[in-house]
Amino acid sequence: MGEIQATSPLFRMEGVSKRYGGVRALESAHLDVEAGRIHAILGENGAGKSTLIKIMAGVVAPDEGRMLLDGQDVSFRSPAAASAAGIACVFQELSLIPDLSVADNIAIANPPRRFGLIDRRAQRAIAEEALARAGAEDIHPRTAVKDLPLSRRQMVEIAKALASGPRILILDEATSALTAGDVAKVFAVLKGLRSEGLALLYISHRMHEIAELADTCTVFRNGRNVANFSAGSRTNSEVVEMMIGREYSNVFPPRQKRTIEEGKAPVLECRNLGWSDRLRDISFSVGEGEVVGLGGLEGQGQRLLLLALFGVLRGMSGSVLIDGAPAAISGPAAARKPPHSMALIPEDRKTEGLMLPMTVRENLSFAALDRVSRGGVIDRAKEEQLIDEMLRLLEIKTAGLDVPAGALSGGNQQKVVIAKWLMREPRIILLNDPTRGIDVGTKQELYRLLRQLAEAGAAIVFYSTDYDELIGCCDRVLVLYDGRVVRELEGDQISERALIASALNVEAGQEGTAA
Ligand SMILES: Nc1ncnc2c1ncn2[C@@H]1O[C@H](COP(=O)(O)OP(=O)(O)OP(=O)(O)O)[C@@H](O)[C@H]1O
Repeated sequence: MGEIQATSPLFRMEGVSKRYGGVRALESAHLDVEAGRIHAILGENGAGKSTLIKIMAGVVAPDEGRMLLDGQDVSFRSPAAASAAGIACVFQELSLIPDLSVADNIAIANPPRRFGLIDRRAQRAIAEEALARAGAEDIHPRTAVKDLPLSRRQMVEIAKALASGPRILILDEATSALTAGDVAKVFAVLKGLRSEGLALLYISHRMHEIAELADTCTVFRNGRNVANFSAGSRTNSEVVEMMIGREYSNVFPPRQKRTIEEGKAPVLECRNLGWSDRLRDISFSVGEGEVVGLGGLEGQGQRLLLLALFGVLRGMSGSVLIDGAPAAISGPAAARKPPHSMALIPEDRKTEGLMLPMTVRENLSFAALDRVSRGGVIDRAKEEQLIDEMLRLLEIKTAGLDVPAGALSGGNQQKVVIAKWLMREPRIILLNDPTRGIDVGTKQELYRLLRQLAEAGAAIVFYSTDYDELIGCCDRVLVLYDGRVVRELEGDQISERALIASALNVEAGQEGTAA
C-alpha cells in the first residue's frame, strides 16, 4: 500500500470510488501527488487509470471519496473548474478541433478579448509562448490543425494544456502518437516543468518511458491502488507482476528456426512495388509461418506499404503475388475475401477499427459474418463460441457483450479491433503498429497468438514503432528509409543497435530528413 507523507501533499485523493453500472472502475483509491515530481500511474488495460484522472480533471464525478488541494477539500463540477484550480490534462484521444487554427485551439477555453472581440494578436502571442514551452516552436499558430500530422497535433495538445498555466499536468498516453524525435523533446520539456515545480502525472504502457521519467510510481489493479514506490526501486518484472497480479515470464515466444519447403512459393511476394515517390522499388517475400517486421523511423513508407498490399492505393507499379500467382487485389473488400484472406489490423481504433456506439458483440460478429452464418442465417451458438474464444485469448475486459464498444477502456477497445480481424482467420495478416495503448501482459498474449497463427500457416507482416517488439517477434525485419527497403535483418542480426543504425540509414550515408 502507498506510504502516506506526514506533510500534506499538493494534491490528495482519499477513498475515491467510481462505478459504471456493475463495473467498479475505481475502488477506494488513494493517491498523493507532490509538486516538482513526475508520478507514473501504471496498470493493465481497464485498471482504472483513465477514470482516476478523469475524476481529477473534472470530467467525471466520483461516487464517493474526497480530494484535497493544498490540504483543502475540493470538488470539480466541470473540466473548467479543475482547470481553474490548476489541473490540466492531455488525454490519449485528441481534443482539438481540426478546422480551427492552432492558436484558436490553444486559446479556446479562454480567448483574450479586446473591445469585446477576440484579440488575434494577443491570442497568437499566447499560442507562440505555449508552443515554445512545449518545445514545438516550429508549429505556426495560424496553421489549421487538420493540416498537421498526428504527432504535431499531439504537441499542440500539450501546448494547449500548458497555456492554462497548470500546477498539475496530467498526461494520459500522450506520447503514444509521437515520433521518436518528438518524444525526446517532450521528455526534455516535462523534466523542465518538473524543475519549475509542477507536479506531473504520467500514464504510459511503455516501461522504458517510465524508467526514464518517473520519480514515483503507483500501480493500479482492478480499480485499486496496490503499490506505491520510488521509481527504480523495483525491477520491470516486479512492476509488471504488480500490474497483472500474477507471475510474469519472458515476454517473447522463442523464434522458430524455419525451413522453407523447397520449390514452395511464398504466401506473399511483392516485386518492385512503387507508388508516386513514396514507395520505391520494394521487393520482398513472406513464407508460410513467417513473421516479417517493418522497421525504420516513422513515416518512411511502412504504413503506405501495408495499404498498398491491402489494395487501398491506386496507381501502384510493380506486382503482388500470392502463392506464386499474380494477385489482382482491386480493393480492401477483395483483399479481405478468399482466396487472398488478408487482414489489416489498424492502429487507430477510433477511425479505422471500431464502431463505438455499436455493442462489443455487434462489432465482433459483424466481422465474422461469413464464419457464423449459413444461407443468410446467423448461427448464434457458433457466434457466441467464437466471440468467447477471442475474449479469453486477448483477455478483453468488458462488462458484457451488449455494452457499447465506446464504454471499454482504451486498451480494451484496441483488443476488440484485433479480435475482430483475427476472427476472420486471415491467411495474410498485416499489422500496423497495433499495440499502442495495450498493456504488457496482453502484448505477451498477442505475440503468442501471432506465433500460433504463423505456425498454423499464416504469413505475417508486422509494422511496429517499438524496437523490442520487432526484436522479439520477427523472423526477419525490413528497414525502410525514404520509401525504400535499405536493410534486411535476419534472426540474431535483429538488435536494437542494428535497427537504429539502419533506420537512420547511416551506413548508406544517404542524405534526407525523416518525415
Ligand atoms: N463510460 C463508461 N461506461 C462504462 N464502463 C466504463 C466507462 N468508462 C470506463 N469504464 C470501465 O471502467 C473500467 C476502468 O476503465 P479505465 O478507462 O479507467 O481503464 P484504464 O486503466 O485507463 O485502461 P487503459 O489502459 O486500457 O486505457 C473498465 O472496465 C472500463 O470498461
